[in-house]
Amino acid sequence: THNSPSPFLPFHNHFPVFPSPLQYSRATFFSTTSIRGMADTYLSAKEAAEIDQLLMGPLGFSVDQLMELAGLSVATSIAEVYKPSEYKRVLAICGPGNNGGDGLVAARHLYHFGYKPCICYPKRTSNSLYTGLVTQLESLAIPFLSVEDIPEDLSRDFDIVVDAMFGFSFHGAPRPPFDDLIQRLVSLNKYDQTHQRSAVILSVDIPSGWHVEEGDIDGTGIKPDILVSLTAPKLGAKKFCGPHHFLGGRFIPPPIAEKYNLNLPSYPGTSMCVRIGKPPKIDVSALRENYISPDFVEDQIEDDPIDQFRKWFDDALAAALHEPNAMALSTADKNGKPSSRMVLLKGFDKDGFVWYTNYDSKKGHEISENPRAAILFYWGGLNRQVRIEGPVKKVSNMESEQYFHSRPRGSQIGAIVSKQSTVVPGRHILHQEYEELEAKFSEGILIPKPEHWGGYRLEPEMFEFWQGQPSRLHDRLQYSLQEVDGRQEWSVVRLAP
Ligand SMILES: NC(=O)C1=CN([C@@H]2O[C@H](COP(=O)(O)OP(=O)(O)OC[C@H]3O[C@@H](n4cnc5c(N)ncnc54)[C@H](OP(=O)(O)O)[C@@H]3O)[C@@H](O)[C@H]2O)[C@H](O)CC1
Ligand SMILES: Cc1cc2nc3c(=O)[nH]c(=O)nc-3n(C[C@H](O)[C@H](O)[C@H](O)COP(=O)(O)O)c2cc1C
Ligand SMILES: Cc1ncc(COP(=O)(O)O)c(C=O)c1O
Ligand SMILES: [K+]
Repeated sequence: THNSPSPFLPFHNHFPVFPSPLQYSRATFFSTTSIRGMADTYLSAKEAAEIDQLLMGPLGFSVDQLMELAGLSVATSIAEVYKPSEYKRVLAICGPGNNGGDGLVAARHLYHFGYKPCICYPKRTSNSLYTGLVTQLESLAIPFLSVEDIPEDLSRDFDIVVDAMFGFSFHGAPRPPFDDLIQRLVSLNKYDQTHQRSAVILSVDIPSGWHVEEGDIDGTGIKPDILVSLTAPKLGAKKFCGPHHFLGGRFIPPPIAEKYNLNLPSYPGTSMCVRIGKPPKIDVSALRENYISPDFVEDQIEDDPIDQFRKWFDDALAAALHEPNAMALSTADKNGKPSSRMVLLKGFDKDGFVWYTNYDSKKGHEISENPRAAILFYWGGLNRQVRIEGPVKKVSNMESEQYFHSRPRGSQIGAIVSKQSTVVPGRHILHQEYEELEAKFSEGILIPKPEHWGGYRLEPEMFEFWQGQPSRLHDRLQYSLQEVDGRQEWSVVRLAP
């Protein structure tokens, strides 16, 4: 393997790593093996082929399995950068070997992700693995186009072109018809005269036509927008300077990583790909999403906003969103100066919305001076936001006691240690106190709830349910309390987006 100073910079890994009993379990999602500044690894063509042989020999894999995972990595990398709402039409150009197979598999996954793939597969293989992949694609009615069928200017018909012609076994100069296909990718200019967007190019493992180890030798080759390196980047990938470099092929067992000294970033969560290389240069002003959501209209909603909230909260749970109970809490001091922070919702019913905290914290002081608050949920994966406003009261001491003792012991001790929102001279002070208290409250001994720790309950006077819709014409249904015949009743209005 070849180590070079250019670092892997996976997005998710910029995290301080400290071994500690306080460490959140989630921290295990973040790599400890590859952080900023550590050397990374590039494979020669020979090493890449050797790893393939080891995986499919002594390590018990079949080529179908590896190809399936490689193709899935390619499809998920595309989905991370180019949403099907904007980049729907995909052309996968597949070569005669396994790189082409990865392209066929990726096209199938892309179909299921909501893209509209087409295939150009001019040199078919009679091997049953490949005929099976073709049959699977045909059963999805995915069109196969001949070289003659595809337009000279690929941008006319496609938003994304997957270059799955050649991988690490490419050698020499490309032979027909791939020479011509490669030239069509080369001539995809970023913008044509009408300033229409040009199709983006994704290369699987190695940009086809590039020397596997030397890269784009004379600078006249394909310039992909995304490169998905499989297993580990090949030496030629050092020459890649496009905006998006991903690693895929989440199947490398430790014996291979050790033998080849692979210094690879860990994949975040359940992801099949991880971004490597420099973070993309992004024009922040151009960052936006066009929301598409199901209808949210007056005759579908619940009369009681708590019931409506429960429905949406259940949807957020079902969608497996991360921390659906996390909410932004805004308070203000006696002069009206506002402040916000996240807290975790710990219960809701007709009496209100409950969270727990330190009563001596900044928020605690503000609530005592000005006992009103606003809470906000943003469920991005569902294009939804809920705003709730109203007066705030402390929950009963009994309720706080009960909740406090339901927490993990570490968090109970943490609540004693933390004089929340005061200045701490250094992290070590927190750890020192933590360790002392941990020794004092050995297993079985009740950890007393600090006086100043407990819950608040917001009693809603206003709810707004927001759902994103195309062209910024979102749904906003606002519930507020109105007096009807001496009784408080919820009434609903629609607000302009
Ligand atoms: N462990 C992994 O990372 C995995 C990677 N996978 C993918 O597999 C490719 C490597 O696949 P392989 O089948 O070894 O080779 P290629 O797809 O790169 O290409 C071989 C075919 O291409 C022909 N070839 C070679 N050079 C030329 C040329 N100049 N012009 C035209 N055709 C060419 C070659 O024919 P020959 O007659 O020259 O032998 C082959 O037909 C890797 O890059 C990954 O994408 C696996 O999917 C999973 C495991
Ligand atoms: C997702 C998330 C959940 C949080 N939940 C709580 C919580 O339930 N209670 C709490 O006191 N702080 C929680 N915090 C920390 C607060 O955001 C904040 O840092 C702390 O309460 C001090 O705020 P203050 O100085 O404005 O009082 C959470 C932070 C995050 C990011
Ligand atoms: C300081 C603080 N207190 C309380 C909580 C709520 O945690 P729990 O679910 O353990 O009550 C959090 C959550 O992040 C927190 O950071
Ligand atoms: K390729």
